[in-house]
Order: sequence, then structure tokens, then C-alpha cells
Amino acid sequence: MVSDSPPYILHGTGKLGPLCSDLRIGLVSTLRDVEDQFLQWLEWFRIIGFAHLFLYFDDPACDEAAIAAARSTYSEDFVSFALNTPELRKEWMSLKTWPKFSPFTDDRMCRQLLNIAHALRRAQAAPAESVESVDWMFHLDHDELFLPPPQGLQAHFKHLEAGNCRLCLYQNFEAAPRDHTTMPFVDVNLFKIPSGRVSKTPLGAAGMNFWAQRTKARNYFLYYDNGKSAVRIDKTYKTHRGGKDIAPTSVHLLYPPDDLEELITGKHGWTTFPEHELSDMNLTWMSSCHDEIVVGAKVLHYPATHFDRLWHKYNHLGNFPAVRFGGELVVPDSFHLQARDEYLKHQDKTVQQQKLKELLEHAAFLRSEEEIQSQLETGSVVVIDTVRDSLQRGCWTAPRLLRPSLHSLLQRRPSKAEMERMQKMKRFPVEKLSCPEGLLKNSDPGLDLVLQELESKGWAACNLGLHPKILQRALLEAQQLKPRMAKGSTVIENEILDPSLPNADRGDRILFMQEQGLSGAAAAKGPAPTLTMLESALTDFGMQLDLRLQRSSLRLRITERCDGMLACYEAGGAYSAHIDNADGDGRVDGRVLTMVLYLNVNWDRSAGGELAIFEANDGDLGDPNVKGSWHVVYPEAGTLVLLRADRVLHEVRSAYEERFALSMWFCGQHVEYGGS
Ligand SMILES: O=C(O)CCC(=O)C(=O)O
Ligand SMILES: [Fe+2]
Repeated sequence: MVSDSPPYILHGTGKLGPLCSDLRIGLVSTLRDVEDQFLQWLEWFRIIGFAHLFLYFDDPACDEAAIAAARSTYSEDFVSFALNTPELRKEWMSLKTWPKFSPFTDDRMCRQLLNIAHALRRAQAAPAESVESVDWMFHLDHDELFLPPPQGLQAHFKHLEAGNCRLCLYQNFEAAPRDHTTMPFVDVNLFKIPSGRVSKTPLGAAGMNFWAQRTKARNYFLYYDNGKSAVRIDKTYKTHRGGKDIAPTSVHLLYPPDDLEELITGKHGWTTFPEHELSDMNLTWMSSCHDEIVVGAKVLHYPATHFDRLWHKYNHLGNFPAVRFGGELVVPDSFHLQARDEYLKHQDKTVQQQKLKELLEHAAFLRSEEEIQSQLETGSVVVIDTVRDSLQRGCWTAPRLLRPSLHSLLQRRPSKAEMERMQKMKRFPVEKLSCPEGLLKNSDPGLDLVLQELESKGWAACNLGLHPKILQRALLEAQQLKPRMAKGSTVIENEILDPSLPNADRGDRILFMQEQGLSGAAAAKGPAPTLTMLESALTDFGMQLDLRLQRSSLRLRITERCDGMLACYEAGGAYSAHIDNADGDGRVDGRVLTMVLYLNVNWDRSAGGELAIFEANDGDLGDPNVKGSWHVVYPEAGTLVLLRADRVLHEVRSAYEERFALSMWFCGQHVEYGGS
């Protein structure tokens, strides 16, 4: 029972109650003119395990039927309906943010902010046994869903709490419908992924551009792209914090302004946005988190899925100003303003509807199978079926995990004893390289061949087909760069490895091409033009392999290239057996592909320096009984080795002469990972 409930709050009277355990997750939302998807929206939050929904009806008269339907379906434990009445508005006046917001209560966003603060106060003040006593609170609109990671809602929040997280900002994905629908939660399964997660490859750029050229303002997302958040409710607030309100000033970030200092020093603010985006967002105080159980969570936004809804929205908003809160917030040139202007241009309802329909179809929809397939391949769009599947089955239906967990990745680093046993396994010199005419001249059939080998064995060795003079020049340039090289180190989970461990045992000196200004068009006039050209050839191969990898059984997408690396092993140098990316690289899309091009003209095979690649033929790497053999490639000029950076064990044997190689790594992920 809810004790002392004020008169402007109605409660559920139906049977369906919350399904939560342990941690209680709440949601506050300000609603108006909710549509037929409202019950599905509520049901989604119930089946994924939310504890209580604090619903605020902005114009209760226009939603009477929806409120009645929801009340009779859901129990008072699960929902409460606060109505915008004089009593509620009076309560707003006691909120901490009232003086700031009182001039702007005509603005819907302002009323949302006051309602959020009000709900947060209810949750903080509620006695422990009350249904309103939630541990975390989200703010979401009725066209937004929170999608937990495959591990589930409870596991996600337990992980946040274990890490002392008090505020989590989630990236949002935007619906890309195939057609007009009033049931987007079951009908839409394609979503644009956040721009920062689109591959930094030509294919990814084509995807971004495909969307940008569809609107006047050249936006990728039609609406907001700065995410939504959940905040932890401080139960000690009454005793320890003098009854302070949380009262946030942004509907996206629910942090209490007074607590910012503490959030910063305690590193309590987490986000799924990648680190490199935080400065543009003025959020450098947040910690970018890449644990799967955090990054797997997202907000799904369904803002424009039917022309009639769009018409309703702009009919209600009318000629809204692009400047809000007395100039503090400016709505940038966007689809939102384009839709407003299109609406205002016409008087007749049918014409307005027709125009908005055309606008929507042009800007937001993927209308043909070809369009869908091509955007899936650029990686701008992913398939997320979990919502539809869960709603149809009536229970949370987690998507399958698409990649091994970090734990099983770590398991693949064989122990010292296993390594000793493996070292005794057979070694076969690789005499014949694939693509005998050279990859440069025959890149299409050559890369097809390379891909077959990556699929079947995890590695390939081929001949680049470079003129000996070019190789000679590349070697000379590499030798001249030696003074700029530094000792190589091994980084595991973002920490330099203890050099006494076997994996840290590497005898190379390295330099990174871009870091040294040796990469890109301008570098063609620099001190190492041949190496610059070769680095760009390797990058091109990676980009050409991207689509092939996506379509292969490996289902990998290249998302980014790393900085090319020039390495030199001095006489006696070696690099003991290792996997390049054995721990996920501490990022969402760690390295998946390694390329090594050797530069050693007239290499004397008796000087050693072979690259030995382990190929398991019975069991998997990391299994105590794994059996297999080593395949040995000589570091001869023009030989290119490709291997899966995240699973192939390889080693550089001692070289008795100076040995040079140019390496390139590519990051990537499973093609469906963005959707998980
Ligand atoms: O130079 C080679 O043959 C391979 C080098 C290597 O394995 C590495 O740098 O990770
Ligand atoms: Fe390596």
C-alpha cells in the first residue's frame, strides 16, 4: 500500500505487478497524448524487471482512456499516475529548481524537469517498504525503451553498484522503420547505431552520408544523440544530506548539480559513450566504460514511426521557438525544425499529413531490402529483435551473446607449462605462399584466397608482389628511422605487463607511423615515402577485406584501423608466443586482424627470425590438451602475413640479423554486436 498518497496521484488497480527482485529500478516519465503503444511500453518495463513507474500526465483530460486502461491492467505496486493539477503544480514550487524554471513552465521540457525532481524526491523520501522506494531512477519518454544487456537488468545494476557507479549515461539508438507503424515496439527491429560507434572506414562513412543526405540539416540521427541516464537514489539523504533534492537540470543527465564535485572525485559517473566523444559533450568528468555488461545496455528511441503521429506532434507543438529557457538552450538546425516548418507551410490537415509523410519516408525509413542490406553492411544500422521477441513471448528474451566474454578471452592465454608443451609440437616451414602473382596485382582473387584461409586456419601468408627496388627503398627508409624507434612493450588490460612474464618477453624496437608524421597524404613527401605508401596499401587491404569478412562465416566487421607500426628486431631479438589482443584490448571493438609485411631484402634463412604461427587441430587454445602444430614463415621482403589478432598464437624466433617489419592492426567486432 502507498501511505498518505496525495489526491493528484492515482494508483493501478489491476493484477499485473512488478517482476523485480533485489535491486529496485524505477522510471519517471511525463506523458501527453499517449498512443496505442502505451500498454506495450508499460509491459516492456514490467517484463524486463522494473519495479515502479512514476508516470506524470501533463494533460490528463486528453489521456483519460489510456490512464483508465493502464490502471485496470497494472497493480498499484507497479504504476502510479500523477496528474498535472493545481496541487501538483503547487508542489513544484517547493522543489529546488523551481526558482530557475518557474518562468518557463509553458515549455514541456521544463515541466518534465520539475516532474523528474518531484519523482526523485518521492523515491528518496519513501519508507523502505514502500513501492516508491526504488534504488535507481531512469527518465524516459513514451517513445523510448531501456534495453538491458543480455545478462539482464539486475546483473547490470549490480555491476554498476559494485563499481560504485551512481549515475550512468547510455547511448541511444534511433529506430529506422521499414514502413509506417503504430506498433513500433514489435514492428521496428532496425536501429541506427550512435555515430561514435559507426566504423571509421570508408564503408562506415558511406553509411553516415547515406543518412545525412536525406535531411536538409544533414543530420545522421533525426533527434537527440546525447543519450539518457539512470541515477542512483541516495537512501541516506534524509539523515546525512539534510534532505537535499536531486533536482536535475537536464532530462538527459540526472545528476544533482550539488553533487557534481563528489561525482567527479569519486569517479561515480559512468557512460557507454566512447572516451573520445566525451570532450565534445563536455563530459570529461565521466568514465567511459567498456565492460560488456555496461556497454550491452542501451536506450532505444522510436521518435518517428508513423506520419499521423508526426502530424499530431507538430500540430500540438505548433510554431514552437528554436530558443528555449530564455536562450539557454538553442534547438540546432535539424529534422525537428524541418518538420515544424513543413507543418507550418500548409494549412490543410490532409496536405500537412501528406507532406510530413513524404518527409518521414525520405528522412527516416529504410524502404527496400537492398537499402536495408546495404546499411547493415555499412554498419550504420543493426538488427535488434529482443523487444519484439520479449513482447510476443511475454517475458524477457535475452539476445544471444555474440562474442566470448572477457573471461573466456583471457583463458585463451596458455599457461607457462602449456606453452612449454606446445613449444615441443611439430614445426612446418611454409614454403608456398598463397596468391603467387602477388596481392597488389591480383587483389580481388588474392583477398578471396586470404579470406578462405582466415576462415579455415585463422591466418594466411602471401606475397605482396612488390618490385625489388621498392622493397630495397623501404628497407633503407626503415634503417634510417632506427634512431626514432623505442623499445616495444606489451599492454594487457591497459597496463604494461610485468616484464618477467613470458608474454612480455619481446626484443623489438618500434615506432608508430602516424605518431611520427609518417602516415597519410602529406607524409608522401616526408623521410619515408615508400613506407608511407606501403602502410596505405595495408590499410586498403583491410578496407577491402571488411565486406568479405562481414559476409564470411567469421561475421566480422572492421571498425577502425590502428596506427601502422614499424618494428626492428636487433640481432638476438625475439618475441615469445603471444596473442596480439588476448584481453579484448580494453575497448568495445578490440583488434581482430593483424597484418605484418616483412622488409628484409636478401634475408638469409639461416639467420632465423621466423614467425611461427600455432594452428590447433585438436581442441582450442587454452585447453590443457590442445594439440596442433607450428607453421613457420620467413621474414623475407614482400611477404605479408595476416592473422586473427584476437585468437592466433604466434611468436617471433630469435633473429641473428637486424629484421624489419611493418605491421598494421584493425579493430572490429561481430557484425551484429552493435545490436547485441
Ligand atoms: O614481426 C613479426 O613477425 C610479428 C611481430 C608481432 O607478433 C607483434 O608485433 O605483435
Ligand atoms: Fe604479434
